[in-house]
Amino acid sequence: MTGIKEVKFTDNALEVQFINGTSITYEDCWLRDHCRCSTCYHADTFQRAQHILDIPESKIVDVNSTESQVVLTWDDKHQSRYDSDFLIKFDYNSFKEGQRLKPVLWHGKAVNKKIARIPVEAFLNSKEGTVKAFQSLLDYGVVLIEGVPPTLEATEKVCIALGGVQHTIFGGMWQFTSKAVHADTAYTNLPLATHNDNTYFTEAAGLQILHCIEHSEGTGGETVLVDGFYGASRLKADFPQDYDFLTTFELEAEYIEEGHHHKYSAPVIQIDSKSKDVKQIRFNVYDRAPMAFSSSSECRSYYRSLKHLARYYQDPENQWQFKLQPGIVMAMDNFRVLHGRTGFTGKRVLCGSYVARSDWLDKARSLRLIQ
Ligand SMILES: C[N+](C)(C)CCCC[C@H](N)C(=O)O
Ligand SMILES: O=C(O)CCC(=O)C(=O)O
Ligand SMILES: [Fe+2]
Repeated sequence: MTGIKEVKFTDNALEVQFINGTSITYEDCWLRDHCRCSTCYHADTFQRAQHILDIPESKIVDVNSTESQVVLTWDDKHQSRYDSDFLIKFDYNSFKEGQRLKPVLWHGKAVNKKIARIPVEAFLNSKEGTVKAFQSLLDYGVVLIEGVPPTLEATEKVCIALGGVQHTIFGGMWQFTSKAVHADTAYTNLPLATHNDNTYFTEAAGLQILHCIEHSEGTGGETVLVDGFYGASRLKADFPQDYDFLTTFELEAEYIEEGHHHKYSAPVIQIDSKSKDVKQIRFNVYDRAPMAFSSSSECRSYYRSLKHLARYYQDPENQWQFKLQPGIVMAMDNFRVLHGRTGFTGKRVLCGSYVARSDWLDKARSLRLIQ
């Protein structure tokens, strides 16, 4: 906690110098909007109490400050108090920095020793277990919950604790084999190259949770994971022009089956406009929709940049391949980590669900792992 050293007030702004050397200028419109008195703010609901059009356009007429707070008097006689701990939060650079997620990029099977593997009891019933699971999702985009009975019901408990089951055209909790109940290669025994799910939804699933509850009389069916952010970082370094293309060009994806036609266009690599950090990867070579291009150069860029990116995702050196066993529930960040599987024989049954990104980040934020 740092206190206030000095306060200067100009015509329409307040400059606060803090003891730790930070200096922040607050505009009067911001200060009036952030008044925390009971007329302006509902402290019990953490909501503003006034419509933006009802906040008076007022001027500061008097300033009083101590080390721990600033008291302002406005030209309509309203008084506002601000604690120094509140004010210091709005230093732009530290504010933005605090909001950045800090994924730890990985490539290859060594990540297998980094990610958390948490006994289901610890995950469901202890704060320490829950924190470890979400921290692993934030850092590596993968977590394994172990010792889960190989049933849909036991898997559902894990999905709920990870943020809640997200309903889509595939259902809420799903259980699937190689029998095609949906028009999609996931419901076959064919190999699937690493991809993100739901590139054709306006909002792709946040997490995908998979539990292989049975694989009898057969081989193959190994899971393949690759860090989409790592591939994007390599593309940026090796082929900056392709990186620029994939962060701006809106690629169309679609999903078609009887009674459904989902379609969405978005860049394959989505970046945060301020930090330039990668926010999301939407990479699925199968679900690309046929497209028309504005020029031959745009068409050629599409193929060149996608192939360059795909090479990192297909490189076995970058992938982690393993066999999911009954009892192990895998959750991965579908905005970041790509998943695939090798072809298989025999009876292979998977269950799991999606979790919306908003819902798992809500859990992580409530645990104070992110801001
Ligand atoms: C079986 N399960 C519901 C998990 C997935 C089905 C969705 C597969 C689709 N091709 C995609 O990549 O989004
Ligand atoms: O069969 C698997 O392991 C995963 C299939 C898949 O890509 C999916 O269900 O989204
Ligand atoms: Fe998938």
